[in-house]
Amino acid sequence: MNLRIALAGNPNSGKTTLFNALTGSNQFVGNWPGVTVEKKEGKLKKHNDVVITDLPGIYSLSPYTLEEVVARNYLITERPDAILNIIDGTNLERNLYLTTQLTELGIPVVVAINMMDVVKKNGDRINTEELSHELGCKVVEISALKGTGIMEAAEAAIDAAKNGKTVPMHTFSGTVEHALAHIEEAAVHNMPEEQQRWYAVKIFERDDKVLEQIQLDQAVLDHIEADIKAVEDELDDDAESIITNERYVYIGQIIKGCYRKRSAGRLSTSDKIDKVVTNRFAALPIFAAVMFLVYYIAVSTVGTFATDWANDGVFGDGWHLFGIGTSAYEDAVTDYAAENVWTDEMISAVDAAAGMGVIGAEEIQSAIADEDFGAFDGAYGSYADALAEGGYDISEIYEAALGEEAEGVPDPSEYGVWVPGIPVLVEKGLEAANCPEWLNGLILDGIIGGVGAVLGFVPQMLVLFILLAFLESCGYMARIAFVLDRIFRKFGLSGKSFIPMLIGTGCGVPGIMASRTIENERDRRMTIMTTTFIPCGAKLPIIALIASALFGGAWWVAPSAYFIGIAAIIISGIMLKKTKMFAGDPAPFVMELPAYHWPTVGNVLRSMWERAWSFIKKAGTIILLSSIVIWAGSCFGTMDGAFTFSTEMELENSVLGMIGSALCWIFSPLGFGNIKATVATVMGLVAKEEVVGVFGVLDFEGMTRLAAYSFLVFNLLCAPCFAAIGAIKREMNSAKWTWFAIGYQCVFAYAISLMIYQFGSIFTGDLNVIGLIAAIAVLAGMMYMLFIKRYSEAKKLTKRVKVTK
Ligand SMILES: Nc1nc2c(ncn2[C@@H]2O[C@H](COP(=O)(O)OP(=O)(O)OP(=O)(O)O)[C@@H](O)[C@H]2O)c(=O)[nH]1
Ligand SMILES: [Mg+2]
Repeated sequence: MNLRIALAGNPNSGKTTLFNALTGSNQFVGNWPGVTVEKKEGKLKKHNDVVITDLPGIYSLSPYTLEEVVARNYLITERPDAILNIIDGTNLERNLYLTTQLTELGIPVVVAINMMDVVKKNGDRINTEELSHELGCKVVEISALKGTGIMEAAEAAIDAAKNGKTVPMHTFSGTVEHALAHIEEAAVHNMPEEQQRWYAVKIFERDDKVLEQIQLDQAVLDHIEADIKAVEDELDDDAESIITNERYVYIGQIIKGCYRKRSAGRLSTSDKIDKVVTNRFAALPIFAAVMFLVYYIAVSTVGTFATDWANDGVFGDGWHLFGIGTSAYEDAVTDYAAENVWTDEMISAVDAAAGMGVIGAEEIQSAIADEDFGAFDGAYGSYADALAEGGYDISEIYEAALGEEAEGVPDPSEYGVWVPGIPVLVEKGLEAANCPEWLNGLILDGIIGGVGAVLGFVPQMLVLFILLAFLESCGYMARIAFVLDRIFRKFGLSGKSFIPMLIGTGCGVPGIMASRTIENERDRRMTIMTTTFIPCGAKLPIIALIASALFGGAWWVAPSAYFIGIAAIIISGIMLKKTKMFAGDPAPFVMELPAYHWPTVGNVLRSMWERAWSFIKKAGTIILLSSIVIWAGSCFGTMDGAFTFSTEMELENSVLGMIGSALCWIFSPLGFGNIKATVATVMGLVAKEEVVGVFGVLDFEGMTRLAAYSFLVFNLLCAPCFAAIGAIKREMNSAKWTWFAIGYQCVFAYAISLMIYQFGSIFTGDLNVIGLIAAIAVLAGMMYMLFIKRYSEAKKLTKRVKVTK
């Protein structure tokens, strides 16, 4: 028979870290309370018959929030064979409160004092033997992070499950015990003996969930009520507080006997750091700078370098091994281009086109001026057609110098060891195998084009995920919840809404689930609706693609996406709070600030890999399938009046093109009413990476920068992917609310993009009067909601509670 061991303890005490170590799982760990919101099971290593359950953290067995209910229900209704109670050794007093309750459940308990590495470093001492004696259960010392003592702890729990019994050692004061005895006698005497005490205490506390569960007769209830009242009168307090107080008095006594603290009164390093990073004035600028750096490093520097290599090398023509020979080759190419490609004829055509304002001409012009062949080639690929349409055809010169017939073009393999890219290799293979043309197209354009375009962004994503994992596990992000609480609160939002956003930076699905830590139903709904405004990992490729293809990798594009996300949340928060649906005070924000600590390299890498791997898996499944569908959609269509298949199909005549052109009017006021952008946006509902996949398959077409930015913002803010919509549905638990959330997101995204494009057009000179009037109307509406409309019935809440260790 399987033994079931539950890991229970306060939030942020290290349960999930221990769970991962014991079972070899990869559950998310972060340095703030409320990371785990769902129970998770895993088999204990080397013990196939032992199942360990990781539970959300709880402070007591009286739950307030949804994830606490999950933990309590598991312990009470499923009754595991043993409880391994994880305690944060640096904060014994608060952690033992739950322990006193757990030992009353009648389930064997083993206490594992975690964070012993920190306790020892501080020079504090815990007498475990004495503690074990006082609590009536086995006590072991562990460090889940370092992995010390964890197997012993698990084995102690197995042992307890097999033949242990935990009898609570604590007795309340005489009058309370008297009442408890009465309750046991009157209400729960037919329950198993070891469970009676816990139920009696809960009935004494008038816990509505327990009273609902056991359904007592009115006569019995009245009798019990009289007993409770008598105690309350005698001790002059309400029943619940009496129990709580007596528990704390008891814990105080225990601690006196078995805990020696050395580091009293000193300001810890954590406090010193907090003085700076949570400083009233400096906190926000510091946060902005940190997030700016994170996105800048990931998208514009280290990450780009690797992504360029992946996109142009592995999924492109090829690359020089170890980069040896690259610069010599580039010099040779530049020399060659200066002589043969950038002829006077081409330069004057490009200059003339730029003078006429033809799209993309300026990009080509500046690439030539910089003598940057890579930039030139990219811009040529995107805009050559636009130039030709404007009457400045430069393709002849290009083809003559670089086409297949051209001679004397530098060969990269002469400058170093040249590793050909995957498409080149596959193409050769397909040619050798004499593949039919359609299969060629399917594999090269459909699969490698689509999936490769997405996978090429993995390096950037890895960099982003490493940086986020570091910030999350060292404890900085938990501070930001507080810092933002200061601002959020002014608008009736709680800092707690930040935690889901934080997780949503990886993926929106767990982000939406993290909203369970918010007690207040209205605030929770609002958080669910706005969490996906934060760019998730899958939106990163869209940001990176647009930043590099249209903005030449400009430094501000990627960070701006993150700040637009935050701004969207705040603006939505203010507007929604003013409606009847969401009015009301935000709940006071109580969260414990964990001490800073250095995360282990292993943990950071694991967290990064976990997120990246789910992305890669998605590329191999959903993205693969939809790339094939898109490729097929762009090859089937009408040609010469008949419906056929052809790899030469013009986009306008293809099935995809027809669908796109039927819908693209929707987006023309936003500046990107072309077929590709429309198809990309619609496919983004399947998975956000697909937006990039579509451009990979359909090849990037020239858009103005303004239109591209508007496109980017719309795709960042509009309805999330199907997976996230599913999560919204589960957490809202209502179809009506789900549709409302999706509708709101789309309308909001539309409004913002409309303003960006229409107001931007004033400066680029493509002003459209009707569009501008619409944008002004939207702006006026928003301004009214933001600044003029009053909060209905809600007052601003000024109370802010902060609990620190
Ligand atoms: N120094 C030290 N840190 C630890 C130890 N165990 C866990 N941590 C850190 O404590 C933080 C919280 O760990 P988690 O495992 O997420 O805690 P949890 O109990 O699952 O938290 P919730 O899911 O919020 O209830 C993380 O930053 C861990 O790296 C330990 O033994 N020593
Ligand atoms: Mg956890």
